[in-house]
Amino acid sequence: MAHSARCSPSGLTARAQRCGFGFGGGAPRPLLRAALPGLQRPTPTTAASALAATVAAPTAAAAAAAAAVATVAAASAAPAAAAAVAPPAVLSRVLPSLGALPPGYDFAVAAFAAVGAVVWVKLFKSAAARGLLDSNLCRKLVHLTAGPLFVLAWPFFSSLPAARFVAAAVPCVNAARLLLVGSGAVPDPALVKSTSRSGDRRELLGGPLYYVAVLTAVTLIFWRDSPASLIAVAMVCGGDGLADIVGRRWGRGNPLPWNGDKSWAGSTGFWVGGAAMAMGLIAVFQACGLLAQYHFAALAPIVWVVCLVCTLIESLPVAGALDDNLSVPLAAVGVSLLLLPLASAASGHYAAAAAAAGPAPAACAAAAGGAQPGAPLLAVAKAALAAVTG
Ligand SMILES: C/C(=C\COP(=O)(O)O)CCC[C@H](C)CCC[C@H](C)CCCC(C)C
Ligand SMILES: Nc1ccn([C@@H]2O[C@H](COP(=O)(O)OP(=O)(O)O)[C@@H](O)[C@H]2O)c(=O)n1
Repeated sequence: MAHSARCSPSGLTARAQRCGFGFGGGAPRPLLRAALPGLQRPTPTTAASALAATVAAPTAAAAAAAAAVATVAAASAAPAAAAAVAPPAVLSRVLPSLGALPPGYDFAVAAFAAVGAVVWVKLFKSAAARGLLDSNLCRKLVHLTAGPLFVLAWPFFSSLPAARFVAAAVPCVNAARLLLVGSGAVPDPALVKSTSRSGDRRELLGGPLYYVAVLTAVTLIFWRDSPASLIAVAMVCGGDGLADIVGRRWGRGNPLPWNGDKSWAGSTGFWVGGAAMAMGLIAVFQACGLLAQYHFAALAPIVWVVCLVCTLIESLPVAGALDDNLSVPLAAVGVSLLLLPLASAASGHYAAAAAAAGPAPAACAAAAGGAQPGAPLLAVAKAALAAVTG
């Protein structure tokens, strides 16, 4: 009984809900008040002003974007005031006694991420400006790390429906910076040096702007409800980022037959880097109680297939027609949406197999994929066959 409750889909959902990702929540627990006696419930608008002030400091561009955050604050004020917010799973695990969260909580998390983004890019800016790192390597390291770091902040946001809009303000602030610096309205030579190939500020309006636009779109559309967001971010950041780093270093002498500018080494870097980052992000999210409706072993083969398609797309000689910061995430989302129903079906299969396997908790994990070699592929193949034959 206890075993099937842990392994069945409903058991997983219940676990996720216990972890704080079920919607709704209880009244603030006395323990929270006891732990934080001076805690004032900030209104969303004051929290937004705090975010605006923090974000506005580094550049004038951020001020404009912070105004957008204030608008989100006003829009989310009503639901935030009405609902007690369950703490995010990641905090519930560390602080099991934590009760409902104050309404301004999401703005504080977004402010933290926005400041983190400025500091992170600044680190690479100064490394490039001092000549400590080659500016192309700096650009690719920013490319490789900014997206996954942003996504790793998602589990810290609350379960409120408005949380995704508050989170999306972080890449929006960066989009505003890129627009202002790229158009020449605000001079920032160090940002240009760390994010462009040639040192031409107008480049910021291409690849880097698409990059933050993709982060904004996946936050708003998929958020942490679908692995599609994590897979798309991993392809753009881990895949494309590593293809460049690996390809430039080890790609001479092994060009792709259909594109002499790219190499087998770079494309292998894309495939392995993208898939490894996607699976790493999914594993972290699942450890936080998110995406609990999917079994990890059912997602893994899908990640490799999506990554293979994206590797092929990235390798095509169409650079002038469509920037790979757009073509790659579009392909990742499209193929993920096609294949994720198979992962759902295979996850159900794992849960049923685990429920039938017996009460020992260890058997739960074993039956769920660890014990039988090839079980994940078999489950996905069965689900694909069932989908095709109806
Ligand atoms: C250099 C970048 C893209 C270039 O693409 P490509 O032309 O080489 O294909 C990426 C630019 C990133 C941007 C300036 C900063 C993005 C920050 C992100 C939205 C948030 C990070 C938050 C975290 C907590 C550090
Ligand atoms: N599949 C790939 C991708 C990139 N690369 C190497 O990385 C360099 C930059 O790749 P890219 O033009 O796709 O760069 P971005 O547009 O992603 O910034 C190429 O000139 C190749 O040297 C590779 O060898 N193989």
